[in-house]
Amino acid sequence: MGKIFYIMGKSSSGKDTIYNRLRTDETLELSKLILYTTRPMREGEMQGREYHFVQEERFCRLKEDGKVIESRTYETVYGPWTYFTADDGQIADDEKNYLGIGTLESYMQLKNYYGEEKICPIYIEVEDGERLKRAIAREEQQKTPKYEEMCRRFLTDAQDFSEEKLREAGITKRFYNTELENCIKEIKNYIQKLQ
Ligand SMILES: Nc1ncnc2c1ncn2[C@@H]1O[C@H](COP(=O)(O)OP(=O)(O)OP(=O)(O)O)[C@@H](O)[C@H]1O
Repeated sequence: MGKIFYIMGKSSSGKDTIYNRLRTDETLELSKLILYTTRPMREGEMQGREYHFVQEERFCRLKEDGKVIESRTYETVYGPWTYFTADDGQIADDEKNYLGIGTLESYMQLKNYYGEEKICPIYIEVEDGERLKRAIAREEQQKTPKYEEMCRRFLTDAQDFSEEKLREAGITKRFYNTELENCIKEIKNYIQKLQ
């Protein structure tokens, strides 16, 4: 049976960086599990690569059709942003291995939907001070840095990824993204063992 390898971690822990490296690693042969979001595209992002960027109306229609596996809405300083996973036939090929990225909550919903044997968590961790420095550095690169939103996420993450919630979700293994190449190597070993 194919697996879904699901990357999680707080903001600026390096999820996107690691995801993109694993996704383009041909030795792993991982198909993309793309989530949906109603948030606007960030600079450097591409439609259908990081997310399917959709309007609110599309989310409502998929929900009405019973195709939304999980969803969460954040009240941001720019209005509500919804992130969701839709059963749009992506996982139809049961033998393939998939790579996904999301939150702890979406991981739990997917685990309920597809079963525990199907979904393997990859939890990325970075020491808070270092993570905040990386978040600021990343924001500085943007044309219009959104420091307020960055701070909001930093605080929300502390709750969303609390030790209690990690325990409840059954996350026992952590991949420390202190040095990127080492972290990627460890994750690759883990994936290859489970494939
Ligand atoms: N090991 C590392 N050492 C130094 N910088 C890193 C490392 N890993 C990632 N970064 C940098 O940290 C920043 C945050 O990484 P990234 O955008 O991948 O995080 P993320 O977890 O996807 O964040 P978000 O959830 O907010 O989108 C980026 O600028 C990235 O280049």
